[in-house]
Amino acid sequence: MSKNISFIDGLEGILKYREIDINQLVELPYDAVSYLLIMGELPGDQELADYSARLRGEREINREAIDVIRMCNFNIDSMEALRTIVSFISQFDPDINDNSPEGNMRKAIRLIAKIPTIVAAYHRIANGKEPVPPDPSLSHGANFLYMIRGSKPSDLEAEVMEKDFILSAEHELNASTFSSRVTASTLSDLYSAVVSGLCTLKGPLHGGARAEVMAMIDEISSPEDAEKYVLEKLAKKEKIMGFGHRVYKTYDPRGVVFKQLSRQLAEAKGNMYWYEIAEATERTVIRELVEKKGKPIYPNVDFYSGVIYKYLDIPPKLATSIFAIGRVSGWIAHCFDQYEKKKIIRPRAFMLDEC
Ligand SMILES: CC(=O)SCCNC(=O)CCNC(=O)[C@H](O)C(C)(C)COP(=O)(O)OP(=O)(O)OC[C@H]1O[C@@H](n2cnc3c(N)ncnc32)[C@H](O)[C@@H]1OP(=O)(O)O
Ligand SMILES: O=C([O-])CC(=O)C(=O)O
Repeated sequence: MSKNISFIDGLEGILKYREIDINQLVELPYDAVSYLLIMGELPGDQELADYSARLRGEREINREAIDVIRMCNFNIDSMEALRTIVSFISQFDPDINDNSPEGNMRKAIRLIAKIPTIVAAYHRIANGKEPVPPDPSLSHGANFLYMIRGSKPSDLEAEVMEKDFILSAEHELNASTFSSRVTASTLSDLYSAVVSGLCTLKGPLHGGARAEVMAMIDEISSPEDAEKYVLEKLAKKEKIMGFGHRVYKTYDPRGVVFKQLSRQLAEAKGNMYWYEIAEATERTVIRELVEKKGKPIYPNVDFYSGVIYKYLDIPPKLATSIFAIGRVSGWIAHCFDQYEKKKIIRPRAFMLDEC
């Protein structure tokens, strides 16, 4: 079963969740894709309505969580707060020690529903504002932007946010999913498994690259400077963030969709600047690494998504946490699969040589 949660063809640039191509899945609501990952098949209309209603009904976080957020250090990345608050709220979950499939499903719904609220509340409080309560009439993506801003996003912005969550949701045995699975394999609870995933996603070689991409776009500052920036980095043997992948040896199919979406947003906002910086960066990396050196280093999922966050007015400090909003459904799908196996993951040390 675990093999089927997603499928990657790294040479052809194909990604499927539960055998459905991501180019089809981006046309669905995030809730439907989350259901697909966790339950193994797409929901019917009634199943989707019920699943969405359950998620929307669990979006709020308790007063105690808001109080702890107020005590966080807002000068650092929001991931420090997110992993702390997810761990903190686990104590209030009545099913924390119920490892039955039903108890785990109730925890899954709460985790998927509450993580966006935690991130948005953190952002509001960090900026001296009061948290905005979730709006159950809005989709996962629209509601998140609404909680961040206090006003409803445009249809295009809401659609892009929803697609971002879908494209970030699952990627086979990536580092953070592996972490979550290892924790679940000990039959520890789902919150602990998700905290493991969060801690691993944070690193700049993994989900943390998105924030680095945003910083890089700012540092480059004009499309004309992109070439110089890339050449200098490569001369110093430094990596260009948002490029390269352990599995893809061609274009990452999510990067292709993100590029189109970032262009759409740029055009709608009448500001091509960041998009053009990104394109000039991509052109130089492809020329220097792919064409001249024959290295398969293409934009990955973090590159144009970072550009999109700039157009959505999202600060870099939030980028990895937003990745986690999407990825939590994938982590949970893998944890459920691991719980069914009832088998501890315990590789031998020599296997590290192959990583
Ligand atoms: C959601 C995600 O996790 S997607 C990945 C997000 N991470 C990033 O964007 C960070 C930048 N990219 C990287 O660090 C890597 O490409 C990884 C971690 C994603 C994949 O790592 P690996 O498969 O282990 O590749 P590795 O780091 O060994 O690189 C292989 C070669 O390509 C080069 N390379 C890989 N990525 C890059 C890059 N982004 N910029 C420049 N060169 C690169 C390496 O320098 C190395 O060259 P060498 O063989 O001459 O020494
Ligand atoms: O699969 C990986 O190694 C990295 C990852 O999470 C992704 O690309 O979404």
